[in-house]
Amino acid sequence: MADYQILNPYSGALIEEFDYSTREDVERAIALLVEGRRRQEATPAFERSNTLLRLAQLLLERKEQLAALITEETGKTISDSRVEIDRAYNTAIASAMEARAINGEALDSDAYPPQRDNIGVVLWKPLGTILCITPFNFPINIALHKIGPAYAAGNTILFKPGPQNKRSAELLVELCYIAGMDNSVLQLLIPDIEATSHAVAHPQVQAINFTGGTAAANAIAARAGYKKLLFELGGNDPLIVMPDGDLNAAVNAAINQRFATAGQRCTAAKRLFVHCDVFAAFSERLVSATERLKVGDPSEDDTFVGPLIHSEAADGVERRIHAAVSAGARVLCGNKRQGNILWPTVLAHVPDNVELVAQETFGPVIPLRAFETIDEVVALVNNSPFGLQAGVFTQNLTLAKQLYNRLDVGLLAVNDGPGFRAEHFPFGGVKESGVGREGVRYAIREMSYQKTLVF
Ligand SMILES: NC(=O)c1ccc[n+]([C@@H]2O[C@H](COP(=O)([O-])OP(=O)(O)OC[C@H]3O[C@@H](n4cnc5c(N)ncnc54)[C@H](O)[C@@H]3O)[C@@H](O)[C@H]2O)c1
Ligand SMILES: O=CCS(=O)(=O)O
Repeated sequence: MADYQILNPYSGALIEEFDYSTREDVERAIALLVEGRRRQEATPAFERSNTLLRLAQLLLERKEQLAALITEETGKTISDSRVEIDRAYNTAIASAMEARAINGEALDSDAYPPQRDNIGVVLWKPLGTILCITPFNFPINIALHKIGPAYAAGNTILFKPGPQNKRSAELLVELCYIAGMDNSVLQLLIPDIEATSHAVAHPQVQAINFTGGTAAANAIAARAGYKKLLFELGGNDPLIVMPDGDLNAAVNAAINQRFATAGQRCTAAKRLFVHCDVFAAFSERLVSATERLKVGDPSEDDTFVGPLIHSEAADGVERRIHAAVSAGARVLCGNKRQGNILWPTVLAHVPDNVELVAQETFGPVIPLRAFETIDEVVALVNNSPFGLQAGVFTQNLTLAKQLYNRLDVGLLAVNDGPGFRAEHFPFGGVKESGVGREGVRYAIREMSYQKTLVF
């Protein structure tokens, strides 16, 4: 039997089965990528930029094929998959633009005694070879957020996607080669965890650029030793609704940022905090909108909620919903399952200590929590090991600024949800949500080092 079977999360059909890359494959790939550094050194920034522009165009040309692969392997609805390719196009374009703008700075030595007459020129240089490890849920755009900036900076890349995403990863890498990346600059492998760990610890790998869960991040950090780590991890992101907030806009944000991708998004609106003055009105509108969503076959254009990635994921979310109900939560809608599909579910009066809200829940479920004061909601939001992004609906900018200063997150979106993301904005969190920043310009710096010339 093969090492891994790719099953369609909706139909359960076998898509492909394959054997993992071996430790020897890892050694061969890294040796090739070490050679590829000389090729990168000889490739000027404008050529790297033009390659990324060609890749962006290829992403658009192959959009339907890429989107269909994402839907087939992840169960993401075809409309969400198309949006992912549009986002990946922006990421590739931003990488191309930033490749031409990796500017350093010049320093004069006369800022401090003793009197000297030196000029310092500080430039950004590539770290070398980057191991890029990606999660299942955005197999193209998250990969682009690693490959694009790493390549723009002049690095070579060992790309390790999730095994479920083998086919979309193969097509992406094929497009990178067609665009102009050499196979000594970009290598795709899907080893098992042990062989991946061998790559993590490899002395010829200078940085690990990882997106995924905390458990894997801890294992990687334990093996990596003395090298750069860029971690984009989990989130338990809040959406806060104030009495002066636009309730319809807040409902739309909750729907789009919690039920799209079946809630399997790091920046999903996983906890909703609604001021008590508008709790009833908001809850009523949210339930009404939720019950109108089409649930089912992710390959149909009008489906809004498809399946979770596999049955174990659906089991876990279903178990947390049932545990919350047993602990006193009230089901306002949903709480229904068919195969790997969980109907979008809204719960009220969820106790603060149940796993559904105390931990990151990757599924289409909204726990509603009423609050009265700003101090109360700040304490509730910050009472989490995660701190990725937050959203607040209010017209009061003084309040928004207060929340920006008091919430332990990497970004606060005003009159939008925590799922806000622009590919060129800095992206990342605090606490267990990660280390470092993505977002193209910031990722380039994370995968580079500053080298100074003095004369
Ligand atoms: N912050 C972000 O940008 C972001 C984006 C998407 C997903 N995520 C997080 O990722 C998680 C869901 O994705 P997932 O289930 O694919 O995550 P995961 O951690 O199970 O796997 C992520 C990747 O790491 C690999 N991996 C797993 N264990 C490893 C180990 N010990 N050593 C090396 N590699 C290992 C997997 O094969 C996969 O390629 C959630 O926690 C979600 O919040 C974060
Ligand atoms: O899972 C989160 C990735 S993104 O959609 O916020 O970029």
